[in-house]
Amino acid sequence: MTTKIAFIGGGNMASAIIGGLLKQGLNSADILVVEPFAEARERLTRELGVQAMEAADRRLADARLVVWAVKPQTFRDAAAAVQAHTGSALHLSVAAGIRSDSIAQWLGSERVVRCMPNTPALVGKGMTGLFARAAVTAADREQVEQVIRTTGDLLWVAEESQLDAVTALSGSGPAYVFYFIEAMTAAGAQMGLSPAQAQQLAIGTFVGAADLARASSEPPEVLRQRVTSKGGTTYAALTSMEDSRIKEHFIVAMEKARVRAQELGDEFGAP
Ligand SMILES: NC(=O)c1ccc[n+]([C@@H]2O[C@H](COP(=O)([O-])OP(=O)(O)OC[C@H]3O[C@@H](n4cnc5c(N)ncnc54)[C@H](O)[C@@H]3O)[C@@H](O)[C@H]2O)c1
Ligand code: PRO
Repeated sequence: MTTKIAFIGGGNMASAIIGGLLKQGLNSADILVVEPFAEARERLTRELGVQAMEAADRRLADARLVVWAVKPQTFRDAAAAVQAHTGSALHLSVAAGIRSDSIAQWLGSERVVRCMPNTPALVGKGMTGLFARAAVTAADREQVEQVIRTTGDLLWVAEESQLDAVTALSGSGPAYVFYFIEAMTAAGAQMGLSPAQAQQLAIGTFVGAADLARASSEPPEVLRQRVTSKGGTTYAALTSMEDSRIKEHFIVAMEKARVRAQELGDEFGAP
């Protein structure tokens, strides 16, 4: 059986994308994963039914697309071990920070797309930013889009540096949302709800507000104002947040994430 898509690294992100592909009807026999850890290989085979190999070999030559789903810190070593086996494949990296110049140099190929997915891809609600090098054709982009669309929505950016902003916003973003859910749950529990009740209310509120923001033609600012009665409860909470400069602190925090993405490229990219 010809292998069509190879994954280098079989962790969280690879599993999310593989799950999406299988749901859309791709045959599990068309997916091959290189994953050095036995436990992870067993999980991939048990839960997703895909072939997982300990190290790269010539079976990878059949892959038309190679998805790089290793940590930024291990990309260079993984590339050195895999590069000789990937033939003329198109390469798609999900690694934070590692720039396409480094990837092209390590793989000896200009057909490189970088992307930044996020973990809601696990439930088909991912948001992925993508950047293509100049040598990537329209057909290559289409191939990548077909894969990423199985995990949710996508957005192309024209400048590679914008991917660091995407990483800070939607890549890391689910963690910010979970952090707010944790805070709202803790507050609700302190105010007399059970933790389970508070969590149900917090999650339901995020899902509903996000759906409303997406469906509405009004900007979030207007939707916020509609919740905020003058002298009411929301006004009391938002005034407290403004007094604590929560929004400014949030923007500073996201800038730290963007800078860290840039640093990952400097630290773990090609010299
Ligand atoms: N988790 C997220 O929210 C998220 C979101 C967007 C992008 N990313 C990016 O995705 C990449 C993978 O992240 P993850 O969360 O899936 O990490 P993970 O640790 O779950 O998966 C990485 C996998 O790579 C394997 N691996 C290690 N060395 C290898 C090698 N030499 N060859 C092949 N495989 C090797 C590990 O055993 C592990 O299973 C990272 O570069 C990260 O920046 C993660
Ligand atoms: N997780 C990765 C990190 O924290 C990249 C975005 C989400 O580095």
